[in-house]
Amino acid sequence: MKIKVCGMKSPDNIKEVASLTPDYMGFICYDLSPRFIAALPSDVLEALPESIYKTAVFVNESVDKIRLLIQQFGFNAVQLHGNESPEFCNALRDQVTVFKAFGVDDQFDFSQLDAYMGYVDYFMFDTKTEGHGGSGKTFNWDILNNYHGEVPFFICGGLSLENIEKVKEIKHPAFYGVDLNSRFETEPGMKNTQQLREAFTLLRAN
Ligand SMILES: O=C(O)c1ccccc1N[C@@H]1O[C@H](COP(=O)(O)O)[C@@H](O)[C@H]1O
Repeated sequence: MKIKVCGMKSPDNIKEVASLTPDYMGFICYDLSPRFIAALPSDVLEALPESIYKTAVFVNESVDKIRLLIQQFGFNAVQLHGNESPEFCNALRDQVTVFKAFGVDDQFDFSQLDAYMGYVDYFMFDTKTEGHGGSGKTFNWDILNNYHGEVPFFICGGLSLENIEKVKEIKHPAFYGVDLNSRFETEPGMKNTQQLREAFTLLRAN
């Protein structure tokens, strides 16, 4: 199972978390988030091992700004948490891996994903809230049984040490990874490395 750690902010914390070898590391480029990273530390990002995919998270950002940041900071992936269209997502795939996030609740209609098939690399199923992400809340994972598409997905939203074992029980054929964020923090943007280490051990155990 792939592991993404999101919402990194401080250079030292980035290095500590990198030592756990996540598959993806996320940086929030959305200025209304408490995890917004105003000044991306280019030297720290450059020094990250190539095996860690640097992922920039956006909410309804312009394609020009996204392309600029990809170029400036060498992002390998983008995670889109707004109302980005399939065409918008597809336009970025010449440069990076594209994750498209959707807020999921009990009424979520998976047929809306059909239009994105072939236009994104991964879906991210997050908890539907008033905001765009980082809520720390889980959704009812049983609803994932209604997803019959082939695009692999990550589960996000409120993952924590309390529910990580349960997430591992999900046997959906397209379930590809998890995204760990606010429930592994000492403050917004500052990850608890010890808690993450425990989670990595649980997730990587057979
Ligand atoms: O973390 C944020 O502040 C954030 C803001 C705007 C868009 C996405 C954001 N984070 C993403 O939200 C999900 C769920 O996070 P949590 O585990 O519930 O805290 C995750 O994919 C983050 O990458």
